[in-house]
Amino acid sequence: MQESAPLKVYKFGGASVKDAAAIRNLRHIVQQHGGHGPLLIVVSAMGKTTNALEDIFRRAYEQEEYTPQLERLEAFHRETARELAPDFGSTTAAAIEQGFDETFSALRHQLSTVSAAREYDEQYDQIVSFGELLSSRFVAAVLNDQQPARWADCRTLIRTDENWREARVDWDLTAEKLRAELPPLLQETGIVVTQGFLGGTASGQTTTLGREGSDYTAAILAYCLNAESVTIWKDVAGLLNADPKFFPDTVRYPEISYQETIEMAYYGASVIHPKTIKPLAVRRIPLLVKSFLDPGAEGTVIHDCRHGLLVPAFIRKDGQCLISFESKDLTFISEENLEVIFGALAQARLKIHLMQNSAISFSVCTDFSSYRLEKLLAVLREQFTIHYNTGLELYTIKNYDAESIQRLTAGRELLLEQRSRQTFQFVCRSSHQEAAQ
Ligand SMILES: Nc1ncnc2c1ncn2[C@@H]1O[C@H](COP(=O)(O)OP(=O)(O)O)[C@@H](O)[C@H]1O
Ligand SMILES: N[C@@H](CC(=O)OP(=O)(O)O)C(=O)O
Repeated sequence: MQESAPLKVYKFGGASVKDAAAIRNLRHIVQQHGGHGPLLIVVSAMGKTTNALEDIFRRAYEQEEYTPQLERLEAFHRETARELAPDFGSTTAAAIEQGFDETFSALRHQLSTVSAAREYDEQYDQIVSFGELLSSRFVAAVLNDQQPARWADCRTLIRTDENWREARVDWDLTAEKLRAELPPLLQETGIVVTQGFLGGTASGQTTTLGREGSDYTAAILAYCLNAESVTIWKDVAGLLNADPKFFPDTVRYPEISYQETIEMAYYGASVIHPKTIKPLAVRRIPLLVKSFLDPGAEGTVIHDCRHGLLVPAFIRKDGQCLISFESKDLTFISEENLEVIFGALAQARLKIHLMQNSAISFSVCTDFSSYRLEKLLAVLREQFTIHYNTGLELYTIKNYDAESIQRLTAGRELLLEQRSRQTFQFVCRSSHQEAAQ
């Protein structure tokens, strides 16, 4: 391998490492499509491990029993390794077992230190990060069985601030560390496996970059190391005009611009983490979305390109909450009121997805989190009368036309709607749940 050979970054998400068959398939993709140049592999936690760790952490924090949940998670990892064991030599099987022994022991210790007296979000990061530590060591050992592959600890490479659960990257320090430490590793082995989703602070604490943030990790690494391309391996044929889990008859975009993609991700197309695109666009690094179920298929190329008007894209965000603020003395909602409301939303870390104001009322649509909503109410309750509805969905149609609006709104009660030249959005009750206060 030449030192100057262009670097490729591959990102494998939870679905692509969800069980033994998926991990075998990952190994096949790396062998068949990884090429001969250096390859940096970013791995997410296996399957729904992050959700399981969130639950275990919440239980630990609330001093509830979490042992059965932890045992299930450990059994799932070890069982997957056992299913793969016939593929390996005994050294690899032992390396995987040792990896699980060490990491589960560290997780148990970390859980024993959880305390309701300390900040929730900071402790969350220390626990929930274990999913990627487990999967990345596992995948590195599996790959290393066939061809040399090294494991790298992203917590020491991606430097962030202490904005727990949504840490902000220190780009200069991160680039400095990555450029110093990764090329020698890649030169030694050709393949390096690291964790998505994780970073680390100056004092050595673990941070996370936001749920589903492993795509973003791939972009950070590619940006700092000037990679040739990033490929994210998904369970879909590429970037589609809607989530096939909720919409029939989806259309794949063979190519699409960074700008269109950034907007789709911003509105909630969960196939790509919204922060992924900017670093790649700045360096003009193409992002390939490919199917791990059909790795030879074309997929989607996201790059600097021009295209005509695209077919309407449908984006659905569930778990939404509509919060309305009214001034208590029937005065108009003023800039001063808005400043207070925005400040409190930022403090509670509730992101606004849609907002609308009328004379005496101001409404925002945000993700629902009872913990964050409580924080918001505590600050604003005195000054405003606040109503909120939970169990809502936010729909966005990009590049809408009359037919696409009709198709999506038919039979739904719209609680709020808004349209701009290219985008139509509305909030409605979810078909599953309903609540109002
Ligand atoms: N516009 C879209 N195009 C393709 N997939 C989408 C789109 N919007 C949402 N999805 C969903 O994104 C999923 C893949 O993303 P994700 O679950 O985050 O993958 P992973 O966690 O494995 O990286 C698909 O299974 C699909 O249901
Ligand atoms: N495991 C983390 C990070 C991530 O990006 O996962 P995935 O690539 O499976 O969406 C999460 O579930 O949030």
